[in-house]
Amino acid sequence: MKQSVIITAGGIGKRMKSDLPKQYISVQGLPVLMHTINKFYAYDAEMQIVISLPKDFIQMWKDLCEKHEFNIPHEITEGGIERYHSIKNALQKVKGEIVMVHDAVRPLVSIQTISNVTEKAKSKGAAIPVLPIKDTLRKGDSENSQHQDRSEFWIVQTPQAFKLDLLQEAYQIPYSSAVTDDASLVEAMGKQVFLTEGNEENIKITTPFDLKLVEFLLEK
Ligand SMILES: Nc1ccn([C@@H]2O[C@H](COP(=O)(O)OP(=O)(O)OP(=O)(O)O)[C@@H](O)[C@H]2O)c(=O)n1
Ligand SMILES: C[C@](O)(CO)[C@H](O)COP(=O)(O)O
Repeated sequence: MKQSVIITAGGIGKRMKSDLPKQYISVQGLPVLMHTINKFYAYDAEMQIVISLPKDFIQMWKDLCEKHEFNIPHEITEGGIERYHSIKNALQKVKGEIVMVHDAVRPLVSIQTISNVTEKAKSKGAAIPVLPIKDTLRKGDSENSQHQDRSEFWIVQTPQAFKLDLLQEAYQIPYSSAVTDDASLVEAMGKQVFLTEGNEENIKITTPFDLKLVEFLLEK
């Protein structure tokens, strides 16, 4: 079954507070996005790879590919205002029967996690990697809060994998700020999303602290 991945890198990383979008920052000698692409190529060298990039940084990416002699085949699309719009643009290029959507800023995704979501999506249509919550949870504010049963919650990661027609249909739903991932769009259509095991190292680089963690973990 032909497979595709959208590696979405269309954001500018406001919370990172760096002039360079975080997916371009060099970690252990290579931009974060190249580490991420390498993971999917290692899983399946035949996979179609589509990346979205912020419009003003597309030329910089091409220059970096030359500099690093980065030759893994990939197609480039323009990022949009929100993650949703970047993925919707990229979806137009996708040809695989199974498509994964992955945050460019999760370079420590494991091959096992990629395999878990792929296999589940093939049989069930929609699969996402999750981890259990380790801390105690409370809901509310400083004046009024209640303890929550953490066993009812999961931390959601990417890549999220879908049959292509399902994701295409989901992206007909208009943008809403309440939608923070692809699975919630699929769910909004009344379709079930299945959970698979993610990997703990698969953190999303959001703040400078996350970047330090990733640097440390990639060193090993
Ligand atoms: N318009 C956007 C916004 C985000 N993303 C991508 O979605 C992933 C997860 O988003 P997030 O961590 O929120 O990235 P940013 O939007 O870049 O960061 P911030 O919210 O701090 O501005 C990243 O790989 C980011 O590049 C995207 O493709 N297009
Ligand atoms: C899709 C995602 O990575 C799942 O954890 C996450 O929701 C994206 O992050 P954002 O900060 O909401 O853009």
